[in-house]
Amino acid sequence: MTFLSHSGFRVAILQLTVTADKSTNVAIAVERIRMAKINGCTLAILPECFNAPYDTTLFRQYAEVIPGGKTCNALSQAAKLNQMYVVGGSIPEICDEKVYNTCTVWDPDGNLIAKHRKVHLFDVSIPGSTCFKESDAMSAGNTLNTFQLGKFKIGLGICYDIRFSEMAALYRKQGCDMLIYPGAFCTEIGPLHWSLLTRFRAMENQAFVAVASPARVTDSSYVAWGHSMIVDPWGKVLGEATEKDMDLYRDLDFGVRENIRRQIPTEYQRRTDMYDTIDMTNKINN
Ligand SMILES: O=C(O)CCC(=O)C(=O)O
Repeated sequence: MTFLSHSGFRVAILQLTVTADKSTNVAIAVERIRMAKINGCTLAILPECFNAPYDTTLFRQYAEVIPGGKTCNALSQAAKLNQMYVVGGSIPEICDEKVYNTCTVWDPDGNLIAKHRKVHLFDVSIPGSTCFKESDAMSAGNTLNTFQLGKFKIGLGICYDIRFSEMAALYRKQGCDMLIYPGAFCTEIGPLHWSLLTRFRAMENQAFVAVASPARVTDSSYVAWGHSMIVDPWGKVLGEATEKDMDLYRDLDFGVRENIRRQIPTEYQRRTDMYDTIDMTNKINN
């Protein structure tokens, strides 16, 4: 039975292994969604770039239209068949000759209810460590996006988006109860920043935060950190994967969020007269 009540639901974070074969990746995702259903989950979350290697030279080759591509069709069907919400990690999307890193969200009827194109592209240059220029192959999205799961509002970001607290703050202002970031941090930066950022976004916004990574494949061109996790509004880690191929199932009780917002009411204590620079007019698609 699926756990969805007034106070919460069970979430699955699917830390699957991404191969070079798109059909295999999609088939794995579909099977893991089925398993999540069997385990009573209402929402399944896939990792960033779950149907293709995370490689700037390959994004265009793997890209699909949204909706209508093979991956979207499979996710829509899986959501409907299992009567679940599915956050489809991200896939390379092609639109008007441009390629985007895009997350899709499917409801239990198989409808596309939200779409988020990564807003902040991962362009970094750390000598002796990580050099990556996502903007060589991808274009950035220009909207923030939320969806409704029952009475809960959920904000979407993708990987590098998690570094930008302003974006999460806009979601908080919109009343989001949870933030979801499919992501793929690397093994150099991941150990120091992944968990810290996830816990911080949860704590500062008093919201649940889920991050979903691919499993680590040591001989791939980009080696993902893994360690998918789910954190509660206190910043408490409810579950964390290792680097291996595995899934997390956790019950989320949103009463926890109501309590912390009452007990530490920072939302109403902000001195926006002094420092609010965020204008949210027309920035968010609901
Ligand atoms: O922010 C980071 O360190 C990693 C970001 C990343 O891997 C991505 O945006 O895909």
